[in-house]
Amino acid sequence: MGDERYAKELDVAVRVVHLACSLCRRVQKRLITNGSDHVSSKDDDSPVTVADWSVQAIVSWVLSDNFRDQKLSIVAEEDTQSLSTTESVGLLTAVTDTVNECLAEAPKYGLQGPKKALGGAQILEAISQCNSTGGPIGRHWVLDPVDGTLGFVRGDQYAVALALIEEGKVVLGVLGCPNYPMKKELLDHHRNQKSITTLSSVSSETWDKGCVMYAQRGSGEAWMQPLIGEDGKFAGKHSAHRIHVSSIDDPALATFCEPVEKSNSNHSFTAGLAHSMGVKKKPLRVHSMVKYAAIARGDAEIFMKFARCGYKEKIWDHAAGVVIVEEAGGVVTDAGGRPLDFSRGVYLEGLDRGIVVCSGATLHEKLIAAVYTSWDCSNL
Ligand SMILES: Nc1ncnc2c1ncn2[C@@H]1O[C@H](COP(=O)(O)OS(=O)(=O)O)[C@@H](OP(=O)(O)O)[C@H]1O
Ligand SMILES: [Mg+2]
Ligand SMILES: [Mg+2]
Ligand SMILES: [Mg+2]
Repeated sequence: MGDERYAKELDVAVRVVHLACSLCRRVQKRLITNGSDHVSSKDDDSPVTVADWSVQAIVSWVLSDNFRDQKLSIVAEEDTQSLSTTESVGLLTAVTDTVNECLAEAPKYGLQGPKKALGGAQILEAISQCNSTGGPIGRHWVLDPVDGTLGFVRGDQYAVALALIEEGKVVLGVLGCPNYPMKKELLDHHRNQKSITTLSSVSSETWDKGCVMYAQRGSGEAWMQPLIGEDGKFAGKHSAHRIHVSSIDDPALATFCEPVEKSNSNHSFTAGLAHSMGVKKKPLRVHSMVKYAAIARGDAEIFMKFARCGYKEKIWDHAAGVVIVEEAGGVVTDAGGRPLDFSRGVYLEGLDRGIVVCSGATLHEKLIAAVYTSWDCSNL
């Protein structure tokens, strides 16, 4: 990748995201087979699972272990409030077991695990260590342990997203997409399945190959590696393929993706935009930052998210995806055409209306023009 400045950071980040993906796959399989135990609701009614806390704990632990000489700042989604009550002992035990089971596999990914299994208090400490609020100065790791938790509990798409911000700019992004197969054709196959319980009919090779994507700012390169299966070997860089955005710039041929839930993005507004710029295909509604992955890899050309007025987008929902799409050749801005600002703390402060992601400048200009002519705040 040329610039070696972040070589160790990128290497550790890619490995820990692979490790996190293996954890998530295991928990998702259990969740789907055993029913929905250990899915909790947060204050905003959004779901949180054993996987969200466990991934946050392992990423925090592995980063601390590998960068012992630094005072780490980690901005991440989850906190320990609902894990620390007396009623949540069972939940904390489930997280502890999941974390230890996963860290025991760390050497397979070229990472060191702890000398002895972590206890509940250490796990709570690892999770709550990720309480930074970011900002314009210095280095901040940014983690969404499970993005698209709703997709995760439904047995559908989700992502593990880790990024590094330095002086307010995203410099590294790693996106693990355990259910997003290496080949586009397999996605349609997966989408036709009701849930992973029905996947026994699919050969394990096709399903097992989820992927991890990554990019370093300024390299002009974005990469994708296959996830390894239960008994596979981690091949790291040797298994990486370059990825590029699509070359389609005719809206009539373009695919646009957006969140599944109407409550997360205004579907009728985006349908109007798509129509006015000449998009003909039906939207591809997918949970999580897999939407960024789809653009970076050339499986779709446009991603739009217009949350309701007053909702503030969080940096962990976008940081990793933005740098990967940009280095793969795409364009990411707010609806006014300005770059997203990762320097102002936990939220994308100053975001103009919504987020638009395109595979190239031609589609982006058309989309921004469509927003300009269609905007009516009462829509949102
Ligand atoms: N009201 C509202 N509006 C907009 N966005 C919201 C809202 N509530 C939550 N979120 C954030 O959306 C993240 C999930 O986005 P998705 O694109 O996966 O949504 S969807 O499930 O496909 O509808 C989700 O990320 P995770 O919590 O990591 O799953 C949230 O950070
Ligand atoms: Mg998220
Ligand atoms: Mg999340
Ligand atoms: Mg969440």
